Amino acid sequence: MQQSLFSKPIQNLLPFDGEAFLFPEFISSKDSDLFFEKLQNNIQWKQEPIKIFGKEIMQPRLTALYGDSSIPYGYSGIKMIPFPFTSELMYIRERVQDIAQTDFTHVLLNYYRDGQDSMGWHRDNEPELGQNPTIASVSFGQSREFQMRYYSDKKQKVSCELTSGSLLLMQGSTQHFWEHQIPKRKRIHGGRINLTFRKVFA
Ligand SMILES: O=C(O)CCC(=O)C(=O)O
Ligand SMILES: [Fe+2]
Repeated sequence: MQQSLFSKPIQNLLPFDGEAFLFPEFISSKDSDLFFEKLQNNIQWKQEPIKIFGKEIMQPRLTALYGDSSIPYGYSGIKMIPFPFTSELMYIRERVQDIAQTDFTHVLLNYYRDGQDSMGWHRDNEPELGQNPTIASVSFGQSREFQMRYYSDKKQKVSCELTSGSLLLMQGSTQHFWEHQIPKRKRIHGGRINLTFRKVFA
């Protein structure tokens, strides 16, 4: 990670067994509003089914996958074929790569239409992400709470607010030991778009 770009030292949100760094003002609020609009209109959003315990259910949010190559990527029993990177996604990727000091091949996008949309507990630990993946997560629009909990002692919890324009970097052994989720929130009506940049090994 590129510490010198930031004046304040960056604190690890996790107490042990992983690293999660939050950059709340990664993208200015003016640019974040523009990105939200563009992504809302120009991304090929779809509601896709996933398999949970052998049963097919629709995901409670819209998703899309973009990538450099046609290497497919998927989770929970679905394989997605990426669309080629758009100019907005390339711009954001460049900025993220500067801080993360890694290259990303794919970006998985999630559109939470309101507080009823969510993502359940999981780890980003698909084998094609490698041993200790760096995941760079950029958020636009409505803030949502991002919760993490220790996989083998689920009482150990950490959470933070992912505000518009923020970047969350998860790296090191995080995906082995910590799960994460975006819980439903009844009283939230605004939409949120999240981008998670990943390096997918063929
Ligand atoms: O929406 C978020 O902040 C989390 C997204 C996420 O965990 C994922 O795409 O794997
Ligand atoms: Fe995730």
